[in-house]
Amino acid sequence: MTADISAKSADHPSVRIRKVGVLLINLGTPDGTDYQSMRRYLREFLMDRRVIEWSRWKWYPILFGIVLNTRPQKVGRAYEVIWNKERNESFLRTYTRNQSDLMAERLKDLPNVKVDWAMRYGQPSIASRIQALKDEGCDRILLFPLYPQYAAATTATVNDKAFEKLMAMRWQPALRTVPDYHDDPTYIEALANSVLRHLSTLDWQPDMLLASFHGIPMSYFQQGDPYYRQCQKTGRLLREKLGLLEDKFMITFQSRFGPEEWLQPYTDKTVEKLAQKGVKRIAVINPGFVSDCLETLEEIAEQAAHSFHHNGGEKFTHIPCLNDGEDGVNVLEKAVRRELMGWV
Ligand SMILES: C=CC1=C(C)c2cc3[nH]c(cc4nc(cc5[nH]c(cc1n2)c(C)c5CCC(=O)O)C(CCC(=O)O)=C4C)c(C)c3C=C
Ligand SMILES: [Fe+2]
Ligand SMILES: [Fe+2]
Repeated sequence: MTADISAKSADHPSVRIRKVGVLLINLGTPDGTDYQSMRRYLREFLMDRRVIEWSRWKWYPILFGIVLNTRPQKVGRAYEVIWNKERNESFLRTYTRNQSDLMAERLKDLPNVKVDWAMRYGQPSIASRIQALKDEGCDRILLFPLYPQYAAATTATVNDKAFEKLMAMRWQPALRTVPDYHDDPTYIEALANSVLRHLSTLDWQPDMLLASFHGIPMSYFQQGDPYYRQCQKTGRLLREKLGLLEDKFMITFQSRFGPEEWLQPYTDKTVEKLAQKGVKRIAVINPGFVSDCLETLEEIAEQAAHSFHHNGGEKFTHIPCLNDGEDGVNVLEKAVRRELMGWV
């Protein structure tokens, strides 16, 4: 049998100039706050084995029987409060797209580098953007899971999804992944600056600064996930950079989900207890989130603030994430330039 070598196969595009793709990836977000959009998003999210590690036999009846029937309404209402009405999308999407546009601007000195963005859950999908970069002529792609601290539930699942796409390609691009940057001096300095800048806009100063990270189940930590220790180190470096004593600073964990024990101390319980103990003024920063999202705007800036006041606290302030600000983009740019070495 002779192969028809003139046949044009979809897997054999002629590569024009060798380009390099940079793909910024964040967690994801629903397309809308309605029941169907919320359900689609939560379904994809909560079916991920890196997120919920329980046996499928145990988890699916709960997921499909209870969670996906009740949570979409509840979470949809919470998203409505924090929705970016101007663009009809969540701020997580707005900020991620802006970060990508700003990164493209910053990398103008590297004309063969293409910058794009994707979401682990929802749209634009990782697979579709890898394909788009490949179609544009990128035979090398730098994958950047935007999480400062590594967790299997976030970083690893992004990488898995990208390699899953490659599994279906005959002619794969070369892939590199950006590692965590939990102790990067540029990142720590950006966080410290964001605290100082924010506090300088207030006519009061906090008695306590909480650094609240998204939690993970304790069992994931016990199985070797480095996330907890990386959060502790980020927190300590931030405290040192700010010159704060240990009694003015706490590291806490938020967004518990399900009945298991999660990393402690819990943010919600801590906020309550501080207020009850007579602490009157607190500030909360979310160093683990590159962009403000439901977990920061609703869970902290709304719910935690409410609970603090309800329990006797007087002043509460939420320090915004680095988002698409100059300092934040500096952090991302530094990581990208470092990891592109040898490719450009
Ligand atoms: C067992 C469940 C979950 C684990 C483990 C988990 C880890 C984890 N998540 C983030 C970052 C984000 N999570 C967000 C929302 C969110 N997280 C879970 C569950 C787990 N997360 C759920 C079910 C949801 C959806 C909202 C809800 O139903 O409560 C978000 C916000 C997304 C948005 O659109 O605003 C982020 C960001 C990290 C960093 C992490 C582990 C380190
Ligand atoms: Fe989460
Ligand atoms: Fe939450």
